[in-house]
Amino acid sequence: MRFLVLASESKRRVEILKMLGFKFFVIPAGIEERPLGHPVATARRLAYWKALKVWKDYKYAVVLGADTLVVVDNVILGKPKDEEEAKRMLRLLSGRWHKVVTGVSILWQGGKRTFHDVALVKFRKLDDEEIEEYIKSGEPMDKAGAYAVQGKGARFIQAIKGDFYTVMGLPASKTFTALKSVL
Ligand SMILES: Cc1cn([C@H]2C[C@H](O)[C@@H](COP(=O)(O)OP(=O)(O)OP(=O)(O)O)O2)c(=O)[nH]c1=O
Repeated sequence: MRFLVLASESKRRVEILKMLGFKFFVIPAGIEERPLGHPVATARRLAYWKALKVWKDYKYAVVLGADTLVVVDNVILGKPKDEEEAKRMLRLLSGRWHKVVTGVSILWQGGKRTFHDVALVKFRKLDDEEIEEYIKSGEPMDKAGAYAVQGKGARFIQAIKGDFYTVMGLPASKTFTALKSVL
């Protein structure tokens, strides 16, 4: 039985992986994130880099890295740098559908698997007052697209097509299947 390492500082990913019944260690990769062209390629590559950075120090482990980004009008929204950027992001998402892409990469001695999942999310129309109130809660600052579907951001969500957990940071069903075949 190989041991599993989650190369992520995201509490949401810890929660999802626990919920799926896995036992694991958490060792964040601390990778600097930046857009690398196409959203799917970016999410997959960042997930791979995160897993690789940690795997180099834990070569006997199975290491999982992931990256989540929000895409609207083909523009990638990562985590907002400040409150102004969070406001711009939420205004952009107001009243429309957007994509959430999560890339996942699993590395072990002798193999690797990288995959991604896309979910579609529809926001209701938001006014500036509620955007500001939400930003004041502090919740948007460490989330791609400046919202948390699993938190206070739920108040903005009209519909989701796809895996809810992909929006939260880790596609639950695809990750479960992939890890079961490796561990
Ligand atoms: C859209 C959305 C994102 N998020 C979170 C998931 C991710 O933690 C974060 C996107 O940033 P990521 O760069 O994917 O992850 P991270 O920096 O939190 O952790 P690490 O790089 O160490 O793995 O946004 C939510 O929690 N809810 C949401 O609805």
